[in-house]
Amino acid sequence: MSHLSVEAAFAKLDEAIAALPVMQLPLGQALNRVTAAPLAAYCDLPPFDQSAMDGYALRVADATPSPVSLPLSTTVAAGPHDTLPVLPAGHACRIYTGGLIPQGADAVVRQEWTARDGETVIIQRPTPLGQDIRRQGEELRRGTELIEAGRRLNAGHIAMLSMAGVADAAVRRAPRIRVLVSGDEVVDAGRALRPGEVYNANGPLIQAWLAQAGYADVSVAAVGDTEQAVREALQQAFAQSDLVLTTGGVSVGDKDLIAPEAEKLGARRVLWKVAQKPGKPLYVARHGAALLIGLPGNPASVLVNLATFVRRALDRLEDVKTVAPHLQAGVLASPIKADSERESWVRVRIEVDAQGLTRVLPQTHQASHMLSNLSAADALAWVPVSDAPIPAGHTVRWLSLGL
Ligand SMILES: Nc1nc2c(c(=O)[nH]1)N[C@H]1C(S)=C(S)[C@@H](COP(=O)(O)OP(=O)(O)OC[C@H]3O[C@@H](n4cnc5c(N)ncnc54)[C@H](O)[C@@H]3O)O[C@H]1N2
Ligand code: MOO
Repeated sequence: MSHLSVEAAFAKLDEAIAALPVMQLPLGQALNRVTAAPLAAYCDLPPFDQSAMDGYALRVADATPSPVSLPLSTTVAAGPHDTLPVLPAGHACRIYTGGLIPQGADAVVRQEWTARDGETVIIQRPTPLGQDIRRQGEELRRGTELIEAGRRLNAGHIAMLSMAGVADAAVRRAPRIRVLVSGDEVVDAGRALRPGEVYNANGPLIQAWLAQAGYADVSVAAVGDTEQAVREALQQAFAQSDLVLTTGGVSVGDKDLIAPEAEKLGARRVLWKVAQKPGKPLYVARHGAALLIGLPGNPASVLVNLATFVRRALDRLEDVKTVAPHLQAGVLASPIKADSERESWVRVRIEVDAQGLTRVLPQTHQASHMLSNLSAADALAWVPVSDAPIPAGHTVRWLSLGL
């Protein structure tokens, strides 16, 4: 069998991809982008000694032994100070959560452990040194690395970096993506089908999948099954984008025009045909700086190749440190039919049972022209080539569909 194994095809894909240029972005625009350099804290965290409670700042020596009454001096609310507050000896100072600890204070007593008598406060319990003070730099120091290069920024990262005063980040430029949906039989939902037509699944699938994955510079167009239409659409896409995704037209029929037209335009083939099911006639080529991934037209083939090859290509373009696919392990809840020549991607649902065991539940309707099991499936089991089915109870590897 001459088709590439999935691993061998990943390796060829990797070799063909150069990382995109680096740019500086305000952190607020960097969600889902990939860091191109480590990012370090701009300030200590906490940035100053601060109160962890609403209560009273005092000197422990003044509050020992307890109970003791202390006269109140100024109030310290959370907020900026032009001059640093000072706690006079023998006094307590009203303070709120996040308030700057006044000079001289070495503990905070929470309100619940005190009583008020006009302008004095009664401290009812013994106060340990440093109680309820969040110390400057106790979490981390200015200059501490918060995140390495090659990480895709999520909401948590954005929060963590913002808190440490990081205003912008060096990231890989987001890829510009053009999607060409080929096939004269494909029409958009919204009108009745004529004999021989099917509704467009691949265009909406790719568009929604890319949006969900955080790619905004995406355009989707239909292209007819003529040499000229395919060539013109490819030529324009190569000139305008970093990644061109096509669907359909990569098999062996006379109307399968993607590879021949791309190569007439000077594209250099990276790979064609992977021993996987579905998604076998996957075609990858390079044209100048643009990468073309020709996805086989069957909708399940598009789905699988998005979660595997496209996901990995995007990670490589953006120089992600740990590239997809991210495989996990789980126990098969029912047998899976393997293929004797191709590795299979089987749509499954992942459940964690009461004992904490990850169970992998294969779904029905697995053929490559079917998608209706996506109401239940959320992952793909990666099934090795085998003449025999994989029995229930076996551990299999799976990856999230990213939906
Ligand atoms: N003689 C052979 N025929 C086929 C082979 C083969 O090895 N030898 N491989 C089969 C496999 S596997 C696949 S996958 C398909 C892939 O073919 P293409 O990439 O050329 O895709 P098309 O023929 O254009 O379409 C396949 C199928 O998918 C439907 N389709 C296409 N686009 C859409 C869309 N946007 N939305 C919904 N459905 C779509 C199309 O109508 C076809 O039914 O080739 C096999 N044939
Ligand atoms: O590769 Mo095809 O997607 O098996 O139907």
